[in-house]
Parts: sequence; structure tokens; C-alpha cells
Amino acid sequence: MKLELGRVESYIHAKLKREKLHFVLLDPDDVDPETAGKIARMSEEIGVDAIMIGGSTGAEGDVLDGVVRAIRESSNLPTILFPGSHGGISRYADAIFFMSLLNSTNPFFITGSQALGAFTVKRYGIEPIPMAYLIIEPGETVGWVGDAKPIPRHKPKIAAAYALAGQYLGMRFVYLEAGSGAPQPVPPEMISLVRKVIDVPLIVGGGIRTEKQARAAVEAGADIIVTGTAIEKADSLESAREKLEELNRGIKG
Ligand SMILES: CC(C)=CCC/C(C)=C/CC/C(C)=C/CC/C(C)=C/COP(=O)(O)OP(=O)(O)O
Ligand SMILES: O=P(O)(O)OC[C@@H](O)CO
Ligand SMILES: [Mg+2]
Repeated sequence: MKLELGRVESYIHAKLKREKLHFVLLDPDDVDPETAGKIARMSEEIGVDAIMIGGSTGAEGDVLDGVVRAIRESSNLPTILFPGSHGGISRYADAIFFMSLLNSTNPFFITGSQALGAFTVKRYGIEPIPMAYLIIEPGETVGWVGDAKPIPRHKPKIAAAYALAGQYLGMRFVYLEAGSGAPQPVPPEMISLVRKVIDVPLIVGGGIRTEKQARAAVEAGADIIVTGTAIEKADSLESAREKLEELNRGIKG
């Protein structure tokens, strides 16, 4: 049995020894391949650490492949799939967050979709990275699509219990998700309790739009910050660059 970590996961751990990481999420349903390529190149220039690709709706097939290929052609950053289901797998990506939505009420999002996608991941030779995915209020689209019972914002202990359960089940990352475009990010008190309880790296995303919010999440104990909407919604590539720089400053200090 081979238990070595894959290339992307080793890269993440090596970098985490020195700094907090910034992953940029691109949704193939919202950005065309050309723009995705440009944002990925800019991200690399600015010091972002990886590009995640996915969406809860429509990020599949040709549309997904086109965006992943464009990103690979324009930058050397690792590409990590962030699938809404087994439909969100592309042969062109380096790795996939092989995630289980632990607080879903629907077994499809806990183990079902994973079983349907497992052989595809193996056939394509994509590196699977096991991850516990937890939806925090409000949860937005992904909370609704994923049939989640969102964890109340003022109940950090529930999040910590799920996170520790995820680690004990063998998951090597925990992701606290407020939902893409959430009006408020995950509360710092919740981030710090989860950080105290688990040993694996903690990813936080959803609703992080400013340098201040990014810094607050990192200071509370997040290891990796995911940003998507703030960059996607910029009205020009120039303002996307400024936003990326601002968020990166908050994360890297
Ligand atoms: C590992 C495999 C094969 C499947 C896992 C499938 C699971 C558990 C999915 C969780 C539920 C889900 C719908 C996740 C979507 C994650 C995601 C890509 C969210 C962010 O998407 P955005 O595109 O930013 O948000 P919108 O979809 O709201 O635009
Ligand atoms: O789009 P935003 O709000 O940055 O959220 C990023 C990510 O956590 C969504 O899955
Ligand atoms: Mg989206």
C-alpha cells in the first residue's frame, strides 16, 4: 500500500511551513476560458498559491475542460478541482479536493457522488486530496444544492466537532464554507476554535472580499483562504488585479 502524499498535497504542506496560502476559485459557469487564463496568470504573478476550479451548477464537461486547459496553458500554478458532484471532474486538472459534505442531510453529498466519481479520478490519474467540507450559515447556493443543515454561525463547537470527526475519519483538510458570495465570512471565533481542536490544515472561504476580512481569518487560525466572487465580480482585469493584490496582502501580511 502506497501512503505517500501526492505532488500537490506535498507542495501545499511545504509552503504551509513558511506562510499562509491563498487559493483563487474560478467557476467555469461564470468565467470564459480566456479570462480564466488571464486571471490565473495574474494570480501567479501576484503570489497566489493554487487555482481551484468548480461551481455548484454548470461546471461540467466541455465548459469545465476548456477552463482548466486555459489555466494550465497560462500559468504554472497547481489546478485543483472543487467539484459540485462527480460531474465536476476534468482530466486536465492536477488534483481534486475529494470532499465529503459532512453536514449534508443527503447521502449523495457524503459518499454517493464520491463513489460515482472514484473510478474516473483513478482513470484520469488525478491526485485525490481527502477533505471534510462543512457548510456554515448562510451557506448560499452550495448549502441549498448540497442539502446541508448549515452550522449556526454562533455555534463554533458544532463546527469543531464535525471538523474533528472529519480528521478522525482520515480527511487531511477541513474546509469551513460560508457559501460563495455570502454577505459575511465564517466568524473568527469559529475559525479559532476549529483551529485549536484539529491538527490538519484549515481552509476557509465564502464572503471574503477585503484585506481586513482575509487578515482576520488568517489571524483567527485559517491556513488557506479561498477567494472567488470578489475577483470574478471585478469589472475589469485591472480591478481584478488590484483586488487580488489586496486580498493577498491580507493573507500573506
Ligand atoms: C469528490 C466528488 C467526486 C464529489 C464531491 C461532491 C460534493 C460532496 C459536493 C458538495 C456540494 C457542492 C454542491 C459543492 C459545490 C462546491 C463549489 C464548487 C462551490 C463554489 O461554487 P461557486 O461557483 O463559487 O458558487 P456558485 O455555484 O454559487 O456560483
Ligand atoms: O466566492 P467567495 O465568496 O469568495 O467564496 C469562495 C468559496 O469559499 C466558495 O466555495
Ligand atoms: Mg459561481
